[in-house]
Amino acid sequence: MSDLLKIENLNYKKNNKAILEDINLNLNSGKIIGLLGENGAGKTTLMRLIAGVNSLPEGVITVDGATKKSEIKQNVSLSDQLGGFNRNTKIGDIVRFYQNVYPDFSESKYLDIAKFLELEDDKRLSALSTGTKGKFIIALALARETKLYLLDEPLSGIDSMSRKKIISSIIRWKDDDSTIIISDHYVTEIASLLDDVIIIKDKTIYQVSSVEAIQEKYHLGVEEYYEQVYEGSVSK
Ligand SMILES: Nc1ncnc2c1ncn2[C@@H]1O[C@H](COP(=O)(O)OP(=O)(O)OP(=O)(O)O)[C@@H](O)[C@H]1O
Repeated sequence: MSDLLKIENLNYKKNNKAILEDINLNLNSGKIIGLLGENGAGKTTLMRLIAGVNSLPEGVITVDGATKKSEIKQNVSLSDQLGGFNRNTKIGDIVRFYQNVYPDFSESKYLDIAKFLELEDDKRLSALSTGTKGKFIIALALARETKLYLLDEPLSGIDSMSRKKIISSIIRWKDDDSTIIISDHYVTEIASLLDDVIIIKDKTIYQVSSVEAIQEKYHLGVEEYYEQVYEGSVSK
């Protein structure tokens, strides 16, 4: 285990409104970490900042020793909602785009995941159901061979069968020394995956804890604990 992600004194505003304040974080490699917070808490914003998609006006983010946005971008795999692609694009063409843009994209890994998730190369984006699109997004993100994966709501709007398949693929294709940060409102479903959780509340990181420590200290599952944090009925 080594330091993989370090965030120091991050503050982020949008249209003069504070979105994230005084964010400090240190993560080791080799874990699956849940990023939890209510709607609008700033989870997507934080992921986009870590991945170098959004510019960072204040603070320092270091990923595996890199601090430059361009370097970080090449080393972090952020799940992409594919909004930048034309709806008529075939998924095989999007795979080729990923191969060209990301040197760490593994075609063989993609093909294995795509087979497991039953994705068909000649389908167009517009023809994909929400569940199939969700699976495709996960296959693209996991097919990169990198140390940090950021999966933003991978289960959102997806039926329970497809959610199970997506969760299985995360477990199956995670390398031992890579780290996955996963945000989702299906906390109970992802809870069994998680080593640690990061809870965002009131624009900042309220707590970083192992799931084990939460169970030992509060005798609660992750979802119950997280809900009680938001209700103000437990304290750290
Ligand atoms: N383009 C934007 N312009 C202004 N404010 C924005 C913009 N995008 C996000 N925000 C605000 O930033 C805050 C954090 O949003 P963000 O999407 O990061 O939260 P989230 O935790 O991912 O929420 P959700 O769980 O609903 O996806 C919210 O208050 C949102 O209204």
